[in-house]
Amino acid sequence: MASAPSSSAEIPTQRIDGRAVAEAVVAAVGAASARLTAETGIRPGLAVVLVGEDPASQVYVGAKGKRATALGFHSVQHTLPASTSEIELIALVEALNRDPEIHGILVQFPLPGRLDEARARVIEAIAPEKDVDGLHPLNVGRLAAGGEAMVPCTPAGAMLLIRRVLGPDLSGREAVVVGRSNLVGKPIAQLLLQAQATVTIAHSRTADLPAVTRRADILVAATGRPEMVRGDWIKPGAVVIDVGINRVAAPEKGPDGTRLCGDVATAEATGRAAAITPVPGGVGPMTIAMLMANTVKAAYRAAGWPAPPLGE
Ligand SMILES: Nc1nc2c(c(=O)[nH]1)N[C@@H](CN(C=O)c1ccc(C(=O)N[C@@H](CCC(=O)O)C(=O)O)cc1)CN2
Repeated sequence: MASAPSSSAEIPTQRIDGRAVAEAVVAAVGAASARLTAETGIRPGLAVVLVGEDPASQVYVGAKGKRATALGFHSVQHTLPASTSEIELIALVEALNRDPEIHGILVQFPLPGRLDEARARVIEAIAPEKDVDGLHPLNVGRLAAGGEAMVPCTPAGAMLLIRRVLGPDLSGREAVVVGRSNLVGKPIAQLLLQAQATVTIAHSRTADLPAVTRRADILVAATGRPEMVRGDWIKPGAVVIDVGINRVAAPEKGPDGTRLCGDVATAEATGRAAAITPVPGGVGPMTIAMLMANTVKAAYRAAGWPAPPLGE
């Protein structure tokens, strides 16, 4: 294992191209899907449920449907008003559980207002074998126990990017995950552990966070706080995975101008990290690619076939 440089000399920083890796995953998904359909007549089916009118969620859900359709999936979108009750949402999920043409169900987050408090009950209503978000407690438990689980899309995609840079065996590497969400922080910590890394989960209450992140050979930032991780929080030579997608004001683009940025101050990290995922174009595109991969895997299992390896 190459040891990280200890001096403060400029390090050439590789930008990890998430769009290119996502395209490779989608190509493998397309081939696996075509094989299943040719031999069994089964088309992978994905249902995405959007509640309310959050503009970013509308974009993401639209992109998921477009990808699924382009891959020849049976793709359905259910758009419900923000006033939808927990009972109505769970009734829809249960109907999708019973639908044999649907292999994957995803309820887009965040849910609006009070409904967000019902998030855990909504997730638990999804049949575990159709839970392509990997958030049902059965999948969470299987992932923690090292069994065959549906893995949440963003962490699964981020791990693929890490493997592209460092290979599959992270023995001897120290990984620090900043953020402890069920969607990203906790599952990526499990995946890093499975790959033999030594893992710390840090968060807003961690004492001296910069000192903790400076230990990381692999630093995953999933804080939801724009550019929170500064350049001097990064160990020289580290691989930095920026999971944040934040829209911030960009007055240089005019009075209403905005831009996307991650949870890492990329300009400061450049010349210090060995590799970093850009925002946009890093982890984000992997999220939708891995959703397609999870849907095909679910369809294979429903057909009684073993799930194919897709980019892993
Ligand atoms: N049920 C879920 N809800 C949400 C998830 C999820 O995995 N499951 N993740 C996020 C949103 N998300 C997918 O749902 C998502 C976020 C970002 C991207 C992406 O490709 N981002 C681009 C930039 C896009 C832009 O211009 O805004 C990038 O980073 O290059 C895809 C999917 C929250 N909700």
